[in-house]
Amino acid sequence: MMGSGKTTVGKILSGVLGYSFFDCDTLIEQSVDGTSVAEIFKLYGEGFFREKETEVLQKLSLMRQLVVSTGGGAVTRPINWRYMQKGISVWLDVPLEALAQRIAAVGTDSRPLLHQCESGDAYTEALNRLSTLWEERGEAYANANARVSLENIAVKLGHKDVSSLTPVTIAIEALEQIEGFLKEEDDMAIAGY
Ligand SMILES: Nc1ncnc2c1ncn2[C@@H]1O[C@H](COP(=O)(O)OP(=O)(O)OP(=O)(O)O)[C@@H](O)[C@H]1O
Ligand SMILES: O=C(O)C1=C[C@@H](O)[C@@H](O)[C@H](O)C1
Ligand SMILES: [Mg+2]
Repeated sequence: MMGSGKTTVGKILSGVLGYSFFDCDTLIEQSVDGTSVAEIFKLYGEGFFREKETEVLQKLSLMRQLVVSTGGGAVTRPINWRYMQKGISVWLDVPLEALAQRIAAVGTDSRPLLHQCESGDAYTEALNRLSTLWEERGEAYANANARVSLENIAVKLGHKDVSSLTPVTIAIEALEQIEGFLKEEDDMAIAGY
C-alpha cells in the first residue's frame, strides 16, 4: 500500500543483496518525459498511468538481480502479476493507522489517489481513503509470495506498536520471509509438486 515503506525497505534490501534498485513510479515518470505521477493522473487519467505501469513491470521482469519497489496499485491488474511472478513478490503489510500517520506527516501531493481535497484533519482523511482502497484491493496483496507483517514483527520483538520498528528491522524480516518462501518451494520440488 502507499506509504508502506516499499522504497525505503527496497533500497536497504538491494544494498544488502548487492542488487540494483528500481522504483516503478520513477520509471513511469521518466517514460512520460519526467512528468510526475500526480501530473500524469491529472493530465492523462489513471487508465493511462496503469498502462505505463504494466509496460514498466514487463521491462523489469526481463532483468535479473534487482529489487523493485512497485506502485501500491500494481496488485490490481492480473497481467502485472504475470510479470511480478518472474521474481519473488513481497507484501509489506502495515496497519492502515500507521500508513495514515506516515502519509499525514509527509502530505499527499505526490499521491494522487489520497490527495486531500477537504480541509479536514489530514490523518482522518488519509485513513478514510486508505480504508476505501483497502476494501477494493486488500485481498490482492495476499497474492504475494512473502508477507511481512509489521504487527507480527512487533509481537515477536516485544514492541508496544509498529511505529518503533525501523526500516532495517523490517528489511531483516523480509529476508527471513523470502528465505521461508524459497525453502517451501524447495520442499515442494523435492516432494514432486
Ligand atoms: N519503518 C518506518 N517507520 C517510520 N516511517 C517510515 C518507515 N518506513 C518508511 N517510513 C516513512 O514513511 C514514508 C513512506 O515511505 P516510502 O516512501 O518508503 O513508502 P512507499 O511504500 O515507497 O510509498 P509510495 O507508495 O508512495 O511510493 C516516508 O516518509 C518514510 O520515511
Ligand atoms: O496505490 C496506488 O494506486 C498508487 C501508488 C503509488 O505508488 C503510485 O503508483 C500511484 O500514486 C498509485
Ligand atoms: Mg515509493
